[in-house]
Amino acid sequence: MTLAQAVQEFITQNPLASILAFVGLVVSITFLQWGSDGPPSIPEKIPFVSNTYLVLTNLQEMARKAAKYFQGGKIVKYHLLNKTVYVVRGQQNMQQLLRGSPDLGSEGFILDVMKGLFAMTPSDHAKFVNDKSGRLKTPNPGTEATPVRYWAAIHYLYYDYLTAPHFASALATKFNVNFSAQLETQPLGEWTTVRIQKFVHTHLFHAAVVSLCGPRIFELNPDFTEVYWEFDPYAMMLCYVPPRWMARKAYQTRARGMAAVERWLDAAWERFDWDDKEAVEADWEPCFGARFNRETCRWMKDHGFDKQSITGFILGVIFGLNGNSIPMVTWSLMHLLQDPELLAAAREEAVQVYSTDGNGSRDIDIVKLGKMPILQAVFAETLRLHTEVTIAREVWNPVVVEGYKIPKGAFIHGYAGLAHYDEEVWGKDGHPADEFWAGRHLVEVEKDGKKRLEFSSADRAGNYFPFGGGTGMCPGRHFAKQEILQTMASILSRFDVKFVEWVNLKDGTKSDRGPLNDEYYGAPSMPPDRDAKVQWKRLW
Ligand code: HEM
Repeated sequence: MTLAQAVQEFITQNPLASILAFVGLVVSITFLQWGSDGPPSIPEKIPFVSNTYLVLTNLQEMARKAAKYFQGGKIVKYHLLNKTVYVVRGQQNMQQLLRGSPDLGSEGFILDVMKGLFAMTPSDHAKFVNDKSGRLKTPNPGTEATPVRYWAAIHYLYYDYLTAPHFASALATKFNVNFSAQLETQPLGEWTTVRIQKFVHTHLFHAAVVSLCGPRIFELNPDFTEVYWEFDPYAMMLCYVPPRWMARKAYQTRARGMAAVERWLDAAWERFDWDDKEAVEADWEPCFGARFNRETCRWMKDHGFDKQSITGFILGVIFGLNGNSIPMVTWSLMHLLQDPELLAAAREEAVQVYSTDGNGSRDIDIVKLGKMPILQAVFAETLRLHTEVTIAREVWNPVVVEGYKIPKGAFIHGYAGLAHYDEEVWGKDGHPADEFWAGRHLVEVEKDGKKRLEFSSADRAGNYFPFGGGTGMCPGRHFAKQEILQTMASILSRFDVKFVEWVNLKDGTKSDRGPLNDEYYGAPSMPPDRDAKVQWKRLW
């Protein structure tokens, strides 16, 4: 029996003793590095456990808890597993974190994501641990001789095939075709009753996944939609690599998700013809789907990555794609349905972005859509209120923040839950920061004697970061914006919609209240904890 097997057997037979042993270990490790100096601490009922548990299960509550202990300052500290975390707030501190610095690394958190979410094998994980050359084209000073620059390679795969305008638009165009086909499953000219969140979980999910991975993932896994939504609530928790006893369901659902993706990956390798030049150069083809997937899988295979690591990586990207955009689409539709005036203004814009060719076929103008002020304001306000993002940086060299020396190895965190709800920044014209008000992102301008509204993103630096920031900023952000705007525009222009009532997620029964952020979800996007029952009629 190996040592690992012996430990596993002991844990299975003595779960309570194992928990106590683990807590004791964390306490000892942390005491060794914890001095009495420094900023105020966030207290906890069970030392070294309660705050960690709160971060894993309800990050927004952790942000609210942190807010109580700043004692008028802008920095507090606590323990997250065996790490010391300094939470900062305020525009200047956030700008410093987002801008990045040679003393702060964003790779530490991503290494955990690779381990916990992507289930990367230890030897593949070590490739990133050992590469100190950074993500950018120019290697960090002193690392010029690094033989393979894994961080930079992944960064530029993201940048070249996901973020770059050509590929973001190619994905958006594919999504438009796929989502239109999904909308056409709804009867034409007939009133029907649907639940918004349930609808997007099925139909938008299908359209987005086919755009990224091709249709075969559903053919090989007819239950892929259910498998994914069982895994989705645990994905963020896995990014913190919780011990298995704390997060059994998270690891089980990840295993099911990976098994489904592995079937797809095997079929893609088997069927794709690498000698077919046209397919190799295509923005999209049915085996791997989007070029981003094809290039990433090929690069990982060529660099000796295990199939498990490639599978986990693709499952992680599927989470990036859906775990964030789908809740944001749901919330934006819900907010529109609650405000008839805003709904009418948004619908007016939505109708304008479609043109007909005379044969009755309609085409969306993606560029025009991206400039519509009301739809953009709804998008921006939805992301402000419903994303809980942590900007996490590892301290590589001691830094001074708010007069405190932060030691090497500690982490500095900034929470959107503090910045996006800051009353001083966002409270305006009788609209408190916690209220949905699209007007926050609109300004009235006068041109040629005519007044009109324009979208404004002023005053955002350090106060608004739904997509994170710096070199690690979300590579899917341009596609995400197009996907969310397109979904709003296509539903508003193609359907007459009437809100019926709020319902409970589990059984669709009437709820006695409207939706709130499901804070237990993890992050970055928090879905609504209720659904909206609506009646709608497809017009075309
Ligand atoms: C409203 C929708 C979205 C939100 C709010 C969002 C937010 C985020 C945030 C906060 C991060 C971490 C950034 C950081 O560490 O500073 C991230 C990373 C990431 N996102 Fe998004 N995202 C969205 C949509 C998407 C879409 C549509 C895709 C894929 C097509 C995507 C793919 C990714 C990937 C692959 C990463 C990891 C990047 C890395 O490892 O460096 N996201 N996203």
